[in-house]
Amino acid sequence: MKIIEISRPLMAGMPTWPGDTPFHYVVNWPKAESGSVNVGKVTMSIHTGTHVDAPFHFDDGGRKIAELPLDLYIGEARVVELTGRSSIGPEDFAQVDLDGVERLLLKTLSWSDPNQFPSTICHLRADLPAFLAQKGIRLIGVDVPSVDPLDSKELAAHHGLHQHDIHILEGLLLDHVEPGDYELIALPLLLMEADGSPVRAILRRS
Ligand SMILES: Nc1ccccc1C(=O)C[C@H](N)C(=O)O
Ligand SMILES: [Zn+2]
Ligand SMILES: [Zn+2]
Repeated sequence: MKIIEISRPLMAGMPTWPGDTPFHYVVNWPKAESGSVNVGKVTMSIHTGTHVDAPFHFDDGGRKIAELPLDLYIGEARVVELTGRSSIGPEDFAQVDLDGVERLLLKTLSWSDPNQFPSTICHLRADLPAFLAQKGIRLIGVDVPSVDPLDSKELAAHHGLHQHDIHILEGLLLDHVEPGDYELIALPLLLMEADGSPVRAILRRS
């Protein structure tokens, strides 16, 4: 079975949300000092690279990452390519078959330089969540750092998706992925208090 990597590499200098904690890894307790092992330490914002949002990220009363069902993040997923747009709404799915799809991954290609935080991205319009929910979708994945415009404070897409019980996976790397059906594995860490989690996201095709 072929494994396709769709995670962004976590490394020094990688783009992070403006003003947020940069990614940092250090061998904090080197073998020469500990006597037996190199021991690393990571500092990062949870919303770095490929990650899932918990509702608590944008809703003080929302569920935290450890409270979300894991089956969201493992199972059949459809990759749909919708490029050349500044936003995506129900109309954009006129030619797209979403029958039986629970996990939808959108390849927008709107984050062109992976080494820099984008200045604009393709976002989801406010009427999309109801449409996706009616199709039976429970997880939406995007290849950009947010489902909303980068300067949005209302976060209409985040809230709308949440109201319709659709969970959010952000920062995928889908440039090299052909549209179609795959098995997705993108498990969050069991971070008991957290507003989200980095994930190792892969696709498998049998
Ligand atoms: N880290 C931030 C700092 C300030 C303002 C927003 C963010 C975000 O992370 C929002 C984005 N939609 C996200 O969930 O990753
Ligand atoms: Zn996030
Ligand atoms: Zn988000």
